[in-house]
Amino acid sequence: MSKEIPLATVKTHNKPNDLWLIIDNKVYDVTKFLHEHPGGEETLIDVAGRDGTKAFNDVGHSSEARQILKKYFIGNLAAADIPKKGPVSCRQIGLALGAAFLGISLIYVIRRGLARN
Ligand code: HEM
Repeated sequence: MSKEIPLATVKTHNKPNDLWLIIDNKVYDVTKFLHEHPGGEETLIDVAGRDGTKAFNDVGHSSEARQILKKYFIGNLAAADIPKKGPVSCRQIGLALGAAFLGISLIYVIRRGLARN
């Protein structure tokens, strides 16, 4: 089984000469890759010691890039630090409440309109 690394530990490796980052809940030590990165050093320094999943995916890296990544894998992010996704997100609850409110308001307005006639 691979090593589990707490988020607090990852956070301490946030410098150009000691640079870890998290992608898809896996921890990578990319210190040695920094100068080779075709996307520049700054992009990696920006997410040093943090979760770079979104930044990494947004660029649409090639499968070759994912292959390179494997070389720098040092362990999995500790299970306790992996954000849990509930069955429904807050956004979904907000949308459902908004839709319900709109629906009820509409019924109210229609019924009042009908009552007048
Ligand atoms: C440590 C993990 C990473 C590896 C192994 C990696 C590897 C690569 C590779 C091989 C390329 C060349 C194009 C390709 O094959 O897709 C590339 C390009 C690029 N990467 Fe990364 N990358 C990593 C993380 C990131 C992060 C976190 C960012 C943040 C935004 C980033 C931004 C970019 C950009 C902007 C390019 C495009 C460069 C260009 O086309 O001019 N990369 N990366």
